[in-house]
This record gives sequence, structure tokens and C-alpha cells, in this order.
Amino acid sequence: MLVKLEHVTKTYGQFKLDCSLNLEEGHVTGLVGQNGAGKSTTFKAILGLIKPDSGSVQVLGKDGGQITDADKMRMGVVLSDSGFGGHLNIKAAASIMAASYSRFDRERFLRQCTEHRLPVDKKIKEFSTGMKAKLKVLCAVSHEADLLILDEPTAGLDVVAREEILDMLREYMEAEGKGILISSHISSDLEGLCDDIYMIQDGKIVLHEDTDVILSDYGLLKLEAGQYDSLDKTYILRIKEESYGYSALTDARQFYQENYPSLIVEKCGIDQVETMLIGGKRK
Ligand SMILES: Nc1ncnc2c1ncn2[C@@H]1O[C@H](COP(=O)(O)OP(=O)(O)OP(=O)(O)O)[C@@H](O)[C@H]1O
Repeated sequence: MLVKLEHVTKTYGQFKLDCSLNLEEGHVTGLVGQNGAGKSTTFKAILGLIKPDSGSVQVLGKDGGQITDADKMRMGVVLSDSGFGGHLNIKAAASIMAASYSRFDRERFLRQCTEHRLPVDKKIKEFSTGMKAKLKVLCAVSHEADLLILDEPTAGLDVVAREEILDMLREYMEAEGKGILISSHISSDLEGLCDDIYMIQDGKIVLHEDTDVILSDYGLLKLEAGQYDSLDKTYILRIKEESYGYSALTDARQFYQENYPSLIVEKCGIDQVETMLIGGKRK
């Protein structure tokens, strides 16, 4: 197991994180949640940047407190407030990376920067948002890390830049024994990349599911009031009142398609599941 969190808690005033999650080797695991849900706090707890109030953090098979510098070399990290000083250029950043990471491959890194149209002599502070984001991810994958911890690596990027970053991550996963924990607001990124998804709301994990299962089994029912009253609600997870009656989230789409052929039963993606879990009522 690359990462294992068991009831990791952290309280900031009214906010309380209580998070359990696992990242297995060979897996890309996504963490989704609204602003302030606790994604960055979870990542900081994994990285030892904050001390949890209770619970256990294991990273690369070791207790959080026992992570050595050698273990840190096995990790690539993107945080929203991480990055190089803006006065540096990529060549200078490469020298810092070479001094920091024994497995840093300078030639490959500079080649990849050029392939991704990042000018190696220009000051990083003059880069666009997308260029800075690509550089952060290229740095994270440049030193043969076994584990990537990526907090919103695609935030604020256009679709082409996002796709480039996702391709970098897919390429990274081609090697054996790697794993990525990634957060994003953009569900399509996670759908196309992650093996499984955790959803966090108000500091609590409200759903953990394989991405394939969400896409194949979850569904949204559109119901008039009469249809709602007579519905078997065994597999309904959340209900929301709508102008036409109700919408209902199910994790057994086929059951309703087969047993209620006249109902409107739509496929749903991660965004809709999140909206219903957060905005809908329990049945
Ligand atoms: N150092 C801190 N001191 C006080 N409160 C904090 C601190 N760090 C985080 N919080 C609070 O913890 C909660 C969770 O914040 P966190 O940054 O983990 O959310 P997030 O899911 O990453 O949000 P976003 O998507 O906006 O980045 C918020 O209410 C935030 O105000």
C-alpha cells in the first residue's frame, strides 16, 4: 500500500477532517470535493506538513513520523502553493532538482520541457498558468518517484493543457509499482484517469467507488410525484426535489431500467454523483 490513512483527524475551528483512504500500487486514486471540503488538508497530512490530531498516516509502508529523506525522494508532489521562485528559469530549476534528487534525469527533464513548449531560458514568473502547471508536473515525474501526490494539478487550465498533463500522468503510470493520489474539481479529468474515487464533504469521506462502477452502475432517475411514491427505493442513495417532481441518485441503474421501463433513467458522471450526494437528501 502506497498510502493508508485511518481516521486521520484535524480540527480547524468548526471544520473537522476525519479521513480514511488507501492508495494501492498501480492505482490512480482521485479525491473530489467542493472548496473547503478538506482535500488540501488531507494531502498535507499525508506529506507531514501538518500534524493530525489523531489517526494513523502510513506512506510508502511507514508511519508518517518515520518518513526519511530517502523516502521523500520516492515522492513527487504538486501543491497549489508549491513551485520554484519566479526569478529562476528552467535550467536553474533543473540544477536545484539535480542537487535535491539522486534519481533526477536532467537530460530527459529538459527534453520533456522542450517537447511541452516550455522555454528553458525564460524566467518562470513570466510563464502562463498552464506553463507553470506543466512544469510542476514535469518536475514531479522527473526523478522516478514511486508515488505522486497532486493537489489540483489541472486547476485553471484550458482543455488542451489539461489533456497534456493527463497524458504525462498516464505515461508515468506505464512503469510498474507506481501510484498517484490526485485531487481535481474537473470530473472529466478524474473519469479519464482514476481507477477509484473518494468524495469528501465537510471533512468526511461520503463515497469511495471504482470509477468504472460509477460510470456503469450509477444513474439519475427523473420522477414525477406519482412515480416517486410508487418507486421501490431500495437502491436510491439521495433524492432531490425538482420543478417536475424529484431526481434520485441510484447505484443500481439497471435495476430501475429493467423494472421501470417507462422511467427516465440517465447515466451519470462523477460531477452529478457529487452534486446529488452533497445537495440531495437521504431517502
Ligand atoms: N492552516 C489553517 N488554519 C485554519 N483553518 C484552515 C487551515 N487550513 C485549512 N483550514 C480550513 O480547513 C477547511 C478545509 O480546507 P482545505 O484547504 O483542506 O479544503 P480544500 O478541499 O482543499 O478546498 P479548495 O478546493 O478550496 O482548495 C477549510 O474550512 C479551511 O478554511
